[in-house]
Amino acid sequence: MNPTDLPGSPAVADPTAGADRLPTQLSTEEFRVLAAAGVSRAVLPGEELFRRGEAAQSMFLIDTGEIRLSFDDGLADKLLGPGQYFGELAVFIGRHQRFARAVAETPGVLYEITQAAFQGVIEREPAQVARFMQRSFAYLVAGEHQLVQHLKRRNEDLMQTLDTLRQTRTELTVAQQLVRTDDLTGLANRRGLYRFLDELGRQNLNDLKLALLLVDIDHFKLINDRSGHLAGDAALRAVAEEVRRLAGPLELPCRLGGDEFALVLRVSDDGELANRALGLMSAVRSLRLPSLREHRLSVSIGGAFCEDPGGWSNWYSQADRSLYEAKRQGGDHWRLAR
Ligand SMILES: Nc1nc2c(ncn2[C@@H]2O[C@H](COP(=O)(O)OP(=O)(O)OP(=O)(O)O)[C@@H](O)[C@H]2O)c(=O)[nH]1
Repeated sequence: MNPTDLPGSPAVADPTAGADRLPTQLSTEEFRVLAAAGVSRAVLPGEELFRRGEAAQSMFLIDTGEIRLSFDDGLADKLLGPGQYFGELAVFIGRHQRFARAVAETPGVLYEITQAAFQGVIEREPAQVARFMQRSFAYLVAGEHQLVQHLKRRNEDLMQTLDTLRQTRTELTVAQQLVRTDDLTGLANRRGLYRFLDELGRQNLNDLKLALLLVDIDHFKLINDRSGHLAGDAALRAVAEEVRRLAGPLELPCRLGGDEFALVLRVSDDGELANRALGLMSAVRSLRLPSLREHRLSVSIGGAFCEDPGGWSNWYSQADRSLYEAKRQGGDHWRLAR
């Protein structure tokens, strides 16, 4: 059957005018010449004509029915109808791997043309075949261009998605940091401390001992009462800075709340722990904050070694008892739990 005889099929008014044809639509004359070289074959819906990657050996003309070409890489399927052709590279360039999968969408009739048969057509009808090939190549080049554009667009989409992911990850990291950080001083807060303690279990101490210092500002309430809350905040920030300065890279300075700070340290013995506590007390004593007027800042410190298997709450209560004793001495003192 001739494609132009089909009701509703794209009519080919003038076989020589290519402009009003679909790119893969044959003129009546082309269809006649090519079909004459092919073998007619009936197909049923779902019948596969070739698979992607399969060695190509022949091209097909559609006499009746519809064929679906499916590509990978997210390209849209193509539905071809009567008077159209597909798989032509097989006869142009010989054996190659199919780019698409071709499956019958409806019952229909096709003409299958082998490369040898196509060679015969070239010899018999060179002018017809030249026009047909010229159009096919132009269509293939346009298709290639479309594919490149499509891949570029996909690449852009991918880059944008990656960027969004990166941004989300950064925002998450910032959010996690904020959750573990004390707003006023920028030191770790209690949550940050617990997280640090969780991770400590996996670290090697290299013959050092883990120790906890609890640091409390003496008579802090007086600062708030006499100089105001802002002056109190400034004092907290200044002491926090000294606490931070005392901590090494694998140690944690933090503010537990109010005027109470904690330091998790790695020391070799009691002597080193005492030196570091005394160093902090001396640094705080030297602070001069204009907003505090005559008030001299000092801290009391309670220390404990974290050897007890009882864990954090045990270490904390030992250090807290020592802190209480230091406070009882009138402040500006330090005690180590025995
Ligand atoms: N400015 C300021 N004050 C705070 C903040 N958090 C807690 N405070 C105040 O800190 C004060 C702590 O008081 P106390 O626990 O009695 O401590 P203290 O006056 O240092 O007493 P001793 O520890 O016995 O020397 C309270 O008055 C709280 O209101 C804060 O973020 N900023």
